[in-house]
Amino acid sequence: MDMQNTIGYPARDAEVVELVDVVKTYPDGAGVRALDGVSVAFGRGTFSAVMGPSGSGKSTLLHCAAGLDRPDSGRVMLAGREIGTLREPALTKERRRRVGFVFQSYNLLDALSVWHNVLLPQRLAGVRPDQRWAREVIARVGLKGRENDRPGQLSGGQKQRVALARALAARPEVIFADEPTGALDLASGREVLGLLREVVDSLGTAVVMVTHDPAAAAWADRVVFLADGRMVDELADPTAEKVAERMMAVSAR
Ligand SMILES: Nc1ncnc2c1ncn2[C@@H]1O[C@H](COP(=O)(O)OP(=O)(O)OP(=O)(O)O)[C@@H](O)[C@H]1O
Repeated sequence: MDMQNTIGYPARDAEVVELVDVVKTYPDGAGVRALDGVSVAFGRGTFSAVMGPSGSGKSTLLHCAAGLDRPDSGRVMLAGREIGTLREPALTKERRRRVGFVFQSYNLLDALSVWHNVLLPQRLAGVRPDQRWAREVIARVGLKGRENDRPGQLSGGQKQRVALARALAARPEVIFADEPTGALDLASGREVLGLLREVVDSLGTAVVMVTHDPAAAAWADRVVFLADGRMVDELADPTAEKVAERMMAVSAR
């Protein structure tokens, strides 16, 4: 694949995350392979959903892809660089530079304002935050004017939008989202999914999202299905109906 366009930036369809034959077991996991030889790539500017029955390895895949966890074997490439074998602190540096996270439980600090939550990862990394960009991402997620609020004053959907602004503040190449709508009502969930879609389309950030919800997966460009630590199926241009059908087939295996 042509990895560069004519002006030297990585092409939009270049892979930003690539796993090759990744195996992961947990020390206390009774020898179960949480990932059993997974090869999958996620392109720049694409929105992917990861689905599969409970225990199929979705979170483990996300953790290995994001450099939060190390595979036993196989390779994990982030923006073309092997991170599976990278040692600290180089790994943390790569992750902070290139990766954003959104979790089901928001992971905001209640003692800090929206503004300080958004800037916190960069402050912890010792990077001077780009405050203009932080203001812009807060506006993009629809929270302009709420900068001084504490998370406790916000709804679940608003909290998740703060988490998204925080993920975007460092201009990551990829955002990993682990059930970002799992704790939200339907309308707030849709808003967050719409924002993730917009981030992909307007900023070219890749989004890799674990979800159990076929309607959420339908916002993605592609769905990959895991079962027993293996990638068993994938679906391009998903609809909620097609995703639900495939999930039934995967669960019946
Ligand atoms: N820290 C751990 N220690 C031991 N085993 C683990 C650990 N984390 C996950 N596992 C095991 O690895 C396998 C994959 O788990 P993982 O959490 O990745 O699946 P999942 O698809 O994300 O599940 P869920 O949908 O329930 O969140 C399961 O068998 C699980 O029990």
